[in-house]
Amino acid sequence: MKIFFTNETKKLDEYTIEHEPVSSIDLMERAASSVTFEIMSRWQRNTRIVVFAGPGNNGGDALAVARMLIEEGYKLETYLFNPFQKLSPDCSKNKDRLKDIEGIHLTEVIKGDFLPPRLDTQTLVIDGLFGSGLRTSLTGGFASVVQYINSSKAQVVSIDLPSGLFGEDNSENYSRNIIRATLTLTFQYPKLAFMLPENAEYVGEWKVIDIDIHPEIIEATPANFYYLETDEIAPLIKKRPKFAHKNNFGHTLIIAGSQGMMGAAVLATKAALHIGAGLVSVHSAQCGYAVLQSAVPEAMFLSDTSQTHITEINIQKHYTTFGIGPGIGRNEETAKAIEALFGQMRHPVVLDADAINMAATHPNWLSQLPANSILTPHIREFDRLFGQHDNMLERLKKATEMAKRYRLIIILKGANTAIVTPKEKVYFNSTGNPGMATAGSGDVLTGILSGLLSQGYLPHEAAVIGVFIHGLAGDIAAEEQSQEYITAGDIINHLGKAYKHLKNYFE
Ligand SMILES: NC(=O)C1=CN([C@@H]2O[C@H](COP(=O)(O)OP(=O)(O)OC[C@H]3O[C@@H](n4cnc5c(N)ncnc54)[C@H](OP(=O)(O)O)[C@@H]3O)[C@@H](O)[C@H]2O)[C@@H](O)CC1
Ligand SMILES: [K+]
Repeated sequence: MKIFFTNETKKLDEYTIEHEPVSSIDLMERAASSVTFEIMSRWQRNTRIVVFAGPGNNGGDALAVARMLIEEGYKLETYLFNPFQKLSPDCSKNKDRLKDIEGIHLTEVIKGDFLPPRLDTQTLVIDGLFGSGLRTSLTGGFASVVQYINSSKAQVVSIDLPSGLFGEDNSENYSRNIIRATLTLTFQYPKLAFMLPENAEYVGEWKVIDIDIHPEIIEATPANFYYLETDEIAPLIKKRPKFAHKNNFGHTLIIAGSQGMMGAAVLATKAALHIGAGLVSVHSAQCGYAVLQSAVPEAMFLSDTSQTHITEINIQKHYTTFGIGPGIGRNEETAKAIEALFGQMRHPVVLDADAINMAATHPNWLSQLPANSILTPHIREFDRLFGQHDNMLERLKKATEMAKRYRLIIILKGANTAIVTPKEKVYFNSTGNPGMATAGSGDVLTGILSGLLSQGYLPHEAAVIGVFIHGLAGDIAAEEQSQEYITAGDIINHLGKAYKHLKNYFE
């Protein structure tokens, strides 16, 4: 799903109005009825509802929702804020339509004469003050209203966006003057701001409401940001040919583990096998021999000359790809061993964990990796590599710049893991849950990505499929057990079900 910028909303809107065709007031009616439906499915008729509407079309939506809820038998109070005595035409029309119905409590606030209604835990606030047309951070009376709502214990449903929140960059915005929503019902596409952890406190839970924006304009409008969902990932999964041989699915070399960290090597190796690599070998310190051979008998073990850590990697045969980093530690000898490998890397590789930390202290590494290699830093590793950043938006900007400069795919791990490609596209993942913030989860991802590359998936495909299926396996595991219970091993154990889910999706 494309993530458009809010300044493109009008264009999408106008094209739909002209080419569907539909009148703008009817498009608003459609949007409002979907919002009403969603509210009715979650809150009962005896809920006390207070609607806050602004002067633009976001306010128009809110007034239309108010009318529809009253018609459905809900009781509500509505406040329309019109300090400049200027309403958008559709907002004005919806004010008239609302005035005409029975049982209406509509207060139009024009001057500073606003007597705030009681808002308690039993109250549902519908926030339609501002949406995609917000020009500047809220100030004055509007900021006071937002602060009043935020200081209450009421639940808040925001229409399109929490009022006061910009769709994209909020780094200069005033935290106090942004609505903190329980639920945000957003039109047609999620906003970039929703993907960023720094905005989670405003957005709350969010859901996209489809208002049938014309498919031609969605197709024709380019986007740099995407939200990955099953219908985009499922078609990428290849069908295995009937006469396939294990060599068709490549040979992955996992370079992982050191004394006390052999679990990381086990997890990455297992994941590479379970995601479908034809052959998997693992190079590790001698102390890993017994552990790996018994934990993953399907893999071949290549022993280092050192007992405790990796010091030299002799490549004797052709490997389709390398997965480098889980549990290798930061020994300089290990760094040298990896450096010596660069000349032998023919295809994209995966770099994770301590291999990323080493890249931070060996700045020439990035330019030596094969084009389209995949880096999988979490936030701290990313900052070690590319410098401190204040927020996720800054990180994404830097990741985009670096992915382009070094021709790498950067997977920035977090709640909505972002996959950043050299072509400056950013894909946000929709699967995964907080239960996956657990030891070894990243090692599993490294194994998955290496195993996908090994099977001949293009690097950007491997990246999006890998991140998505890793999260999906974690979601299925959490569903069956619970988030707290999940370990990295459970993610591996649910990869099969995750595959099945994707393969059966179109059946
Ligand atoms: N295409 C779609 O998907 C559809 C979109 N729809 C809905 O339309 C919404 C967008 O509507 P919108 O463009 O009228 O903008 P909105 O957010 O209501 O604000 C504009 C008003 O606020 C004012 N204003 C701005 N900043 C301010 C500030 N800091 N402090 C004070 N005032 C400020 C601004 O004043 P002006 O700039 O005119 O002086 C104007 O009066 C969108 O979010 C969605 O809910 C649906 O109906 C269905 C189809
Ligand atoms: K809003």
